[in-house]
Amino acid sequence: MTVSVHDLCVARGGVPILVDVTFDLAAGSALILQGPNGSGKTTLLRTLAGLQPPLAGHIEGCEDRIAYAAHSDGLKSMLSVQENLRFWAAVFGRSDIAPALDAFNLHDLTDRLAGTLSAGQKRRLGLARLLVTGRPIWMLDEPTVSLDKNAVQMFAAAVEAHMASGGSALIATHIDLGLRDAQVLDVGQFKASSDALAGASDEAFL
Ligand SMILES: Nc1ncnc2c1ncn2[C@@H]1O[C@H](COP(=O)(O)OP(=O)(O)OP(=O)(O)O)[C@@H](O)[C@H]1O
Repeated sequence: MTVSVHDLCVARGGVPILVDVTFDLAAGSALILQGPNGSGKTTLLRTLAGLQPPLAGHIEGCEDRIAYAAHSDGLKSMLSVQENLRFWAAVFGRSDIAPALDAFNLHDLTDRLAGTLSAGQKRRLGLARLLVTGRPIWMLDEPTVSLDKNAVQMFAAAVEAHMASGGSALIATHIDLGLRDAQVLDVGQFKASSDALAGASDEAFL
């Protein structure tokens, strides 16, 4: 099923950041979100993932189908690697964590507390959570932060395997992941004309 976004307007603090955002993300495809710092990639992903409402426009094909990975790894530090994955699998009504351990080479770390992992190991575990969700649409915000070259390749292979099985991915990243057949969406083309963000915030706690 294709994700279709039409004339979407996304905002922070009530101020439009991107307007008239329109694109399709077909099953089995990947779209790389590009744009300079502060251009609105995170705001767009948060809106598509349902974490904040759009100001206008239409989003189709996302309901209960998205696995969202933000800047934070979202790990439970006092649970082990395998306990973290089992927890997330259970949240999505699933139990098989072996493919996730395989994809991110986590077998040697299964009994380690997540809080004791290195930054790159935490990121690998955070990304491994995507596989246990069973969700077909991955929305990822700077997924390769802290990853070494080898781990970036692991991640790219996981995305390509996901695409090959009919999944899709929308990825905000500043690096070239080397994904075959990925398209690029430059958010700069949707930049709102207003630049009135100073002081505005929609967060209760920063
Ligand atoms: N909580 C917030 N409240 C108000 N404005 C915010 C908030 N978070 C981000 N912004 C502003 O919204 C705009 C878009 O930010 P966003 O995080 O979406 O950009 P980005 O393209 O993801 O940037 P980066 O590449 O640095 O991660 C920026 O001007 C930013 O300063």
